[in-house]
Amino acid sequence: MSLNEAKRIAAHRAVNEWVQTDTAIGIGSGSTVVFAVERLAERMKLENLNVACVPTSFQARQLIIEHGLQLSDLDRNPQLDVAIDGADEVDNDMVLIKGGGGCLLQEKIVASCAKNLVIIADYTKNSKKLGDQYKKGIPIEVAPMAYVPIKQHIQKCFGGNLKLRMAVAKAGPCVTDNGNFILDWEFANEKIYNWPDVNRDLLMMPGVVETGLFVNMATKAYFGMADGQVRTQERNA
Ligand SMILES: O=C[C@H](O)[C@H](O)[C@H](O)COP(=O)(O)O
Repeated sequence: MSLNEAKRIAAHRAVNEWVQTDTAIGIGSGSTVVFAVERLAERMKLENLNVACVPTSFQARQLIIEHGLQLSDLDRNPQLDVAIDGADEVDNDMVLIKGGGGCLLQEKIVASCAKNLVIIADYTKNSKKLGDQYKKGIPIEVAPMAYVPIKQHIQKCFGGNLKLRMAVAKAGPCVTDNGNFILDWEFANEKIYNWPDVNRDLLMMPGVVETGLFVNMATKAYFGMADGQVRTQERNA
């Protein structure tokens, strides 16, 4: 089964199980979420669902509009029933790396407003421990003026290597939907990190806006597997 097909079956299953009428939901970002929005649009037509959709990025907003879904925001819907989103890696404790597409800040805000964060992904995102599968590191969104001191500070405190993420179709750095830069922290894979502590310490650094570490946030993950099955994993409360 192709990776896209694996993403699709995970996304469809999650939308089927978690979306009900008269609810407000968060719409994540990335390539897997596209399949979730497609399924949602399909269900809207078939079942005439009333669902307010809060986007986590410019991409998510466009997807909602293009599929004729009801666009909302956190002003109108500060409490969400569920947020459905992708991930770059999910470990055994349901700690996530997110932000491969640079949307971590709004994703974390929207997820924090949702009763449940449901992750949809293909089988390559399922890891025993962070770093087993995803080699690009942990994205850290930072205020542009502070990227060099933050980079040096993180290297000194936690080791590894940090790279300023560069834009693809323009010369210069990648600028997030919020006007910030992203440092991709390739942490030292041989070290054992306590991710809740690391996340807290990173967030204490002036200029760090948000991290792509999602700790104690995800309720359930759906992985589309190579054999066409969907494997689920839940966080212990
Ligand atoms: O910033 C992007 C998001 O965190 C995505 O949800 C994450 O990178 C996973 O994306 P994809 O579904 O394309 O693997």
